[in-house]
Amino acid sequence: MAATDGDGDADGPVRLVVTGATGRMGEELSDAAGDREDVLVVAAVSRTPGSVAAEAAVGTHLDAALADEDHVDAVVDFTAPEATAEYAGIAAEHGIAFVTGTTGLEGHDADPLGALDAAAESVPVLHASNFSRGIAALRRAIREAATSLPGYDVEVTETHHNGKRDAPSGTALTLVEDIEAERPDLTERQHGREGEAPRDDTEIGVHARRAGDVTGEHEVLFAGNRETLSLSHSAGDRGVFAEGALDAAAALAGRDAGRYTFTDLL
Ligand SMILES: NC(=O)C1=CN([C@@H]2O[C@H](COP(=O)(O)OP(=O)(O)OC[C@H]3O[C@@H](n4cnc5c(N)ncnc54)[C@H](OP(=O)(O)O)[C@@H]3O)[C@@H](O)[C@H]2O)C=CC1
Ligand SMILES: O=C(O)C1=N[C@H](C(=O)O)C[C@H](O)C1
Repeated sequence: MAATDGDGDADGPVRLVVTGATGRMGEELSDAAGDREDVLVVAAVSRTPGSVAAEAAVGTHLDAALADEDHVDAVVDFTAPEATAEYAGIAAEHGIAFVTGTTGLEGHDADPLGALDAAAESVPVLHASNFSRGIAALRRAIREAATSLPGYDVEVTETHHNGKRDAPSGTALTLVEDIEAERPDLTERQHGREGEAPRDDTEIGVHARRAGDVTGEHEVLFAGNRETLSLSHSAGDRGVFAEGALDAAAALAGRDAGRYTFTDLL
């Protein structure tokens, strides 16, 4: 069923379908939505339903879930690149806004970035590699530092739990893009170092660590010859991502078709 112009006000809560519902983020989204008045998870989709922590319909197919519900305002997706590519197309076919936090989209065989662009021709689409407000602030600080410290070496390091599939993290790649936009002299991404590997002036170092249950940490180090500046963010739990994604979904529903960023809606 097509989306309403739901905005969480006069018509009641913004009605959401969550994909990847049995995943770490899917469960977090349902928990966070349960504590809010402005959003309601009406259906939870996962290819292996298991025990979904939502007072919602549970199914294995997004297409069927969208057809079954009276109305849906947005799909919120935290899955995997191939699933995101498929789900973006299904949301667009149903005329429903699509919010995704899935990372590892760049260069994937399923062309999820192309699928998001195609969906955005008919519905509002928002992809963010990180839905925490702290990372949004870090991005602003990093751009300022990158312009203020010309010629400084830059190294980006991220740490995540041992269940993460993609490396480096989507957030780390976003931070690298932000730095590259301010520092066109940094043309090489150096992913780790091994053996004889002297540093080149054109490098941004990018380092990924995987350990235990770390939710997500990002650090950007700017180093000159006599000083260093380190800017970092640590997520305490996945609730910060879930709250940001729900805020984004509530703000995106009812907007014109097109691509949106998290910062557009903050
Ligand atoms: N933007 C942000 O703020 C954040 C982004 N993320 C990103 O979100 C994504 C999910 O993270 P997380 O919840 O930790 O991952 P999990 O592995 O815990 O969950 C992934 C979910 O997606 C489902 N899934 C995986 N592959 C497919 C597929 N091919 N078709 C359908 N469903 C599929 C899984 O189902 P099944 O159980 O059957 O495998 C599971 O329900 C990652 O890309 C991660 O980097 C994570 C946190 C914050
Ligand atoms: O997989 C995760 O957990 C996270 N993924 C995102 C990323 O790749 O940047 C965001 C966050 O750091 C947690």
